[in-house]
This record gives sequence, C-alpha cells and structure tokens, in this order.
Amino acid sequence: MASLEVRGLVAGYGPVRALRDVSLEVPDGAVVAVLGGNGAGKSTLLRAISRTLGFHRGAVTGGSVHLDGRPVHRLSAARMVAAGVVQVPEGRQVFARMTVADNLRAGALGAPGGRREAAEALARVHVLFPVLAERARQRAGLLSGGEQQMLALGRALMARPRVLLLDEPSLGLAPLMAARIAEAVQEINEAGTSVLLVEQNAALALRLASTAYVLEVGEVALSGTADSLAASDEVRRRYLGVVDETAAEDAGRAEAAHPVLRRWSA
Ligand SMILES: Nc1ncnc2c1ncn2[C@@H]1O[C@H](COP(=O)(O)OP(=O)(O)OP(=O)(O)O)[C@@H](O)[C@H]1O
Repeated sequence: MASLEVRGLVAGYGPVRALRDVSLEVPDGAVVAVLGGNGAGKSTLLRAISRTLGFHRGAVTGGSVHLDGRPVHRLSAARMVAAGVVQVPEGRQVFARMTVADNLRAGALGAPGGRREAAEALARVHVLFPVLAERARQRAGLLSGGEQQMLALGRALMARPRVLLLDEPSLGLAPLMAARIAEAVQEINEAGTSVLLVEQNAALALRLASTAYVLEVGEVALSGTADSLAASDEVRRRYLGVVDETAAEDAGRAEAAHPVLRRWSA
C-alpha cells in the first residue's frame, strides 16, 4: 500500500482552468472518494495525478504530488505506472478488437516484475473476476458494460498498483452491476491497494470511502470523513438526491395557498 499526497494542484486545457488549487490526501490503505457534478474537474484531477493530462491536450501548471513522500509530479505517465500509480479511465476504454486475455496482458506492460509476477497478477484477477477467465479468448468489445468495467479494472490490476485511480467505475451500469463493481473495489483495497475513487454516484462512493472531498468548479468545496459528508445537508441535497424536508414542506404550503403554482408542475 502507499500514501499519495496532492498539494495545490493547478491544471487546465489551454485557457480553461480546470483545477485551481486542489489538495488532498490518500492515506496508506485508504479508499478516498472525490465527488462533484459534471465539469467539476474530477477526471482532470486523476489525469493530472497519473500524468496523462498531456494526452488530452491539458497541462499541470502548479502544485505537487508525492507518493510515500517522494515527489512524482515530474514523472512520465509510463514511469508513474512503474511507480505504482495506475488509472482506470472513465468509459472503461478497453481495447475492443483485442481479446480479453490480450487486454490483460497489455496491462502488465511497463509494470515492475517479470513473467512470474504477471502470472500471479493474472491469477488474482481471475479469482476476482472469474468471467474474465471464462471469456479469455473473446473480443473485449463483445463484453457487456459491466464486464468491460471488470476488464478495465483487471487490466489496471495487472500493473500491480499500489494506488489505484478510478474514474466513475459505476457509470452507466445497472444498480446490481454497480454494486458488484463496488464490492470488487473493496476487495482490491482489502488486498492492499490504496484507492482514489471519482464518482458521480455519491451514495456508492460514500459507502466505500473513509474520507471524501467535494470538488466544485475546480476547487475543494468540502472535505471530511465519509460519514460526516453523508450526514451533511449540502451533500445530501446536492449529491445524494435527498429532498430538503423543510423546503419540501414550504413548497407544499405555498402550493396549497397559491394553487396557480401547481400549473408549473402540471
Ligand atoms: N480535453 C479537454 N479540453 C478542453 N477542456 C476540457 C477537456 N476535458 C475537460 N475539459 C474542461 O475542464 C473542466 C473539468 O472537466 P472534467 O472532465 O475534469 O470534469 P469532471 O468533474 O470529470 O466532469 P464529468 O463528470 O462530466 O466527467 C470542464 O470545464 C471541462 O469542460
């Protein structure tokens, strides 16, 4: 396991400033969640950490990232993987024309260790996701969305990460499949990998994480333990879809007193 420390990260795309001054910590062995709406900067944050922002025509212009106290913010993307920080990008992005087995093999490229370590990693991936062993010779593009997410996770695990960066692993999945993926993330963490999890599904993220940060327009607006954030009115209203009871009562009273209001919702 490893700890990751992000300090004062500033990043953007040309004139677009996507991260303003973001600091966060992933303690050794923790699952840390980053919540936020569309465009808040969540994917940019992971890309900035994994050093892949350049592939999206973006750049980090300030701040630092330390892995176990060692500065890693000047490494190349490939060296970041070798150092143990591996990202699963949003939208899975498996190699659709390649077989499941070849996708997994590709994940081991650039990882430390030799054949024996890769074989052990593959065995672990197959225990975690037996379907990837059953479908080893099938083209990845033929897998269901949930299975592709398993493959994307499995491919990242082939690099034997110490810190896993997950970008919206539940996106577009049916609730049962999202729950299965969440379970897998928990198992991966329990087996010794720290996790930084970006999610729009705040309920799922707060169940998995010990601490969480809320990003708003490129800045950390709130942070705390997952329990305290799950209990906060603002998070409940904005990210957990819980209706503010007082506001709902007020609306009900207003509707009764001014029936014309009802026409708007008719
Ligand atoms: N490749 C890009 N080129 C230019 N601007 C970009 C690019 N990617 C993201 N942005 C902009 O940077 C800001 C942050 O986007 P980012 O994708 O990091 O947000 P997000 O929180 O991950 O959102 P979502 O949940 O919608 O993926 C937004 O204003 C977005 O429009």
